[in-house]
Amino acid sequence: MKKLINASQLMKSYKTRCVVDHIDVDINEGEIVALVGTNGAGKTTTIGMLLGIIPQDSGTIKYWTSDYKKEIGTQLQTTPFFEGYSVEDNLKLFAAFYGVSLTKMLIDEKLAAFDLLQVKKMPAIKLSLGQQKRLAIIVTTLHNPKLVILDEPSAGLDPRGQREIQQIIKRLKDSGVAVLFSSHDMLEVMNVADRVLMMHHGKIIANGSPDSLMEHYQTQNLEELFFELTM
Ligand SMILES: Nc1ncnc2c1ncn2[C@@H]1O[C@H](COP(=O)(O)OP(=O)(O)OP(=O)(O)O)[C@@H](O)[C@H]1O
Repeated sequence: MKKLINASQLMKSYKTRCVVDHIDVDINEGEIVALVGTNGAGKTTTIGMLLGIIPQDSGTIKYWTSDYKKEIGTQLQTTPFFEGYSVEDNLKLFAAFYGVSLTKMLIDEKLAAFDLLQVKKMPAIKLSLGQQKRLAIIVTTLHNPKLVILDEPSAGLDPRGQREIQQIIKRLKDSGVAVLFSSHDMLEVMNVADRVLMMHHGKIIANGSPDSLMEHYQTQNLEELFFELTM
């Protein structure tokens, strides 16, 4: 399998506190990887380093392409939509930012696929949280990236909103896009992820498919595994 990201011995400290402690992270083409862990485990910092936003103190990150910043789609915990602009106009502005031309038809197609066509003319910042999260994911995919990185994409959503995000992640995979997402919801991770990276105190404490991890640690589900490994 082709590796999109191959990060080795990544380390980050703030002052004297090591928050990411010499971790290895691989992302393969077309796979869905869930980054899970306790609050403060270092997930967002890890994502920031993989995106080139946070410089690592040591370690190396190899990407499949030299132009990786253009080829990765990102949705961080909050997406800053342009205030006063409609959903449609926000998409046009982000597309212009990415250098992508969006026809009216394509905008409608994308909005329809994410169940947002009916709010096309609404100011983006007035959308419900679930709608904003879906719009944010459209933004991440405007430039047809090979890898999408989502930081807690379903946080704060009701079960239906969560399920919609899970379906979107699966659809991205079906279209050949690899996804790295962080989550605190172990059921969601079970439903969606091909592989789980579990972090605790800056270290990766488990790495494998949900089934292989549950078998290895003899647990019934991922939540049980999480409690066992993060005690
Ligand atoms: N800029 C910063 N300066 C100092 N400490 C920081 C900074 N950014 C993060 N940290 C600390 O690094 C640790 C890891 O933070 P990080 O946000 O990566 O964790 P996380 O796993 O994403 O947590 P959560 O699940 O709560 O979002 C935390 O203790 C946090 O307080």
